[in-house]
Amino acid sequence: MAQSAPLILRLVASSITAVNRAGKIIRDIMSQGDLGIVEKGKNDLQTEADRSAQRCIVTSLSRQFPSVAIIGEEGSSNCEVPSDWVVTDSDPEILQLSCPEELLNVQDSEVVIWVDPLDGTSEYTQGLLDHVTVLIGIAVGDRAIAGVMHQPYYNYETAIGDAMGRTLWGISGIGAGGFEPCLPPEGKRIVTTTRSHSNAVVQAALDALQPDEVLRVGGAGHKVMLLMEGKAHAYVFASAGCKRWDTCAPEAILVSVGGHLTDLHGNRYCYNKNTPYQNAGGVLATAKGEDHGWYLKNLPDAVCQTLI
Ligand SMILES: Nc1ncnc2c1ncn2[C@@H]1O[C@H](COP(=O)(O)O)[C@@H](O)[C@H]1OP(=O)(O)O
Ligand SMILES: [Mg+2]
Ligand SMILES: [Mg+2]
Ligand SMILES: [Mg+2]
Repeated sequence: MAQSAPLILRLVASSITAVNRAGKIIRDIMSQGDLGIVEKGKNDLQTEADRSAQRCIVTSLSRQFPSVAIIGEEGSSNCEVPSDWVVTDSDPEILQLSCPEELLNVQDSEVVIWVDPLDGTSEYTQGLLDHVTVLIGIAVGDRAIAGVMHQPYYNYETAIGDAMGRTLWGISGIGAGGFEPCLPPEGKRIVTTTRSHSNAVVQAALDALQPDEVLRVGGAGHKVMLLMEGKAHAYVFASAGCKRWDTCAPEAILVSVGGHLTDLHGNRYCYNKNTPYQNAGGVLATAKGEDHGWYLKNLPDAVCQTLI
């Protein structure tokens, strides 16, 4: 690894190889057929793929960045990690990028890495495989500064073997890669939301926005991807169900292409290591060019009051 590259670029470059390895683990476990499902809570599943992908990512990154804080959805485990799950190489193109002045001197102690090893677990267990993403968000201080999002089943109908999947990245002040950002259609309002965690409040928020179309799909990563690829204008989730690892990477990538992600009161989430994990104010994300304030203004007070 080029030790001379700035820390933020080394973190993104190593996260790209880690998510790619984790994506292969997720596909292998699905094709072996034993998902090892555990119920963590109400409507909240964990599979062997969640556990294994987290061990792959956390071990790979902590070997390379032993002084950087890493917070993963699936907690810590003392199990031994197979040696071929540990990847310590880096994406060479990221290391060549020119780093903005304000990110040149970021120190290990300022960084938190938020890991969602498998976002869209409910959909994974139901075979809706293109909803699944692997998320690594990199925060500096309070802010989500960089993100890597891997979609292990991208192109799964046509791709052969390891050619399956794709990896998107974004870095504040640099931009994004791995996909072609696209604006959603004008003169329409397409809103994306949960398909597996809905309730009356989630629905009331949607109704108030009078969308032309609602896309109910799984995963926070997948929904933010729809905004960046011009398939939806807004992602609205009036629930405290998402956690910081669900939004850190998607927020960083979305912001790097001109979009916004806040809670339903319009506040950005903090991502430092002492912050609560729960996104208690819900999630409102909008595509580049959308008036984020319009959505905030039109969400009913009664809905927002249910969220801190
Ligand atoms: N009530 C909940 N309990 C646990 N996780 C939730 C809940 N609501 C949302 N999430 C997490 O946020 C993601 C986005 O929500 P949704 O898919 O419902 O739109 C989910 O895939 C899940 O992440 P994960 O799959 O990583 O556990
Ligand atoms: Mg989960
Ligand atoms: Mg998640
Ligand atoms: Mg998860």
